[in-house]
Amino acid sequence: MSSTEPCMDDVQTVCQQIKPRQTTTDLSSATPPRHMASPPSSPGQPSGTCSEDAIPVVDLAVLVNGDAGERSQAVQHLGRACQDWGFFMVTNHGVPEALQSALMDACSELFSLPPEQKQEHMDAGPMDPVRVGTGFNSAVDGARYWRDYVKMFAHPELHCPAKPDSLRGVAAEYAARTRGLLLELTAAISESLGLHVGRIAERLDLGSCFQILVGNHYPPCAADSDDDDGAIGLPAHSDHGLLTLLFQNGVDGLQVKHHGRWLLAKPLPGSFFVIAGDQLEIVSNGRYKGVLHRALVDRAQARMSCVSLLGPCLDAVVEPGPELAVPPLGLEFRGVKYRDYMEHQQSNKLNEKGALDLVRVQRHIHTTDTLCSSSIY
Ligand SMILES: O=C(O)CCC(=O)C(=O)O
Ligand SMILES: [Fe+2]
Repeated sequence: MSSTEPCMDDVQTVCQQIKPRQTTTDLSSATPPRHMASPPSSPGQPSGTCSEDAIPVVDLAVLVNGDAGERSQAVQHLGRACQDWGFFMVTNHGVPEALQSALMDACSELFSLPPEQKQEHMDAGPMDPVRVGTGFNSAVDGARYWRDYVKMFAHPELHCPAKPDSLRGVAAEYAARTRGLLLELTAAISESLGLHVGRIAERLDLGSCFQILVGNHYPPCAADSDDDDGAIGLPAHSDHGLLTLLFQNGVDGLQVKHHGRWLLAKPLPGSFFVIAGDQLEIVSNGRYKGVLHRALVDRAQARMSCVSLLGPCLDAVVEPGPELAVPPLGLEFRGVKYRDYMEHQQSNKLNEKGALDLVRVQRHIHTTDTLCSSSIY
């Protein structure tokens, strides 16, 4: 980021500059429908239910330790959650709450450091292993979004800002714990597709998986805007990876698009949100969708979220398994190297599912716009 580009300390200033909204569709004052999770399952019952208006809940303890019958029901439930929502909560996941708090505290401390202590990472590009910035990609979107972030590549190798001192140890442990959890979910998702438990891991070379940790900070913003995106922390997008795990600081703001409506996600205590990403949509041949989601900014309180995203090996060419082809349509996506996909999505303005559309097989429409011709297989 050059010195003329916005930095995190400009966020409040930019927020104060937003003009009053003229329209009646005032995003920041609109109250989206609130959606609670379905009630947690009682012992011995399959994990959660999946009704029209309740975010599905997946009990990891049943997936990992349940007997064959319980596990099989939990796998089916997980499959329906991926198919109907692309979004669910996971409970009994075993990641200590103290570790989650320690990560959030370390990220919070980083955001409060004086700019000179973060400068080195504020010049970073989308494929640099540590990146600190404002908005989504200030090179293409300026400081339009009320978000500060820190992104750290966590696997195959952990990269981390030197300050605060506590960050490296906490990030290493959090990355390892959440990677294990995400790999368990991936195995169960593989089964839910009728594939061998290790099939997705094998296709995406998850032994060398990519993982990134992201800390998001959304300063409060009470101002309205005449731009629909004005009071948004992150605009509508799907994630570039396979699965994203997210927890927040008790301030709501994450919305998911479900059956054409934006729903505010309210977590069950102690749960994580899990967001299906574009690579899951590709590898499942479109059976499971990378869900559109966005982050709203609270008018009075700072919101924070911590993300752990699991992706394929950066050098894996991701394409749908041939066993998931549905005649006569066949495969819905062309193969794409994950590194190229991620670089494309991170280097451009966030445009809903625009990156995925570039690798979708066009059946009737011809387009000359491709992700990067050399990366399509
Ligand atoms: O902060 C949130 O709730 C959403 C964050 C998010 O979607 C992301 O980091 O990709
Ligand atoms: Fe996201």
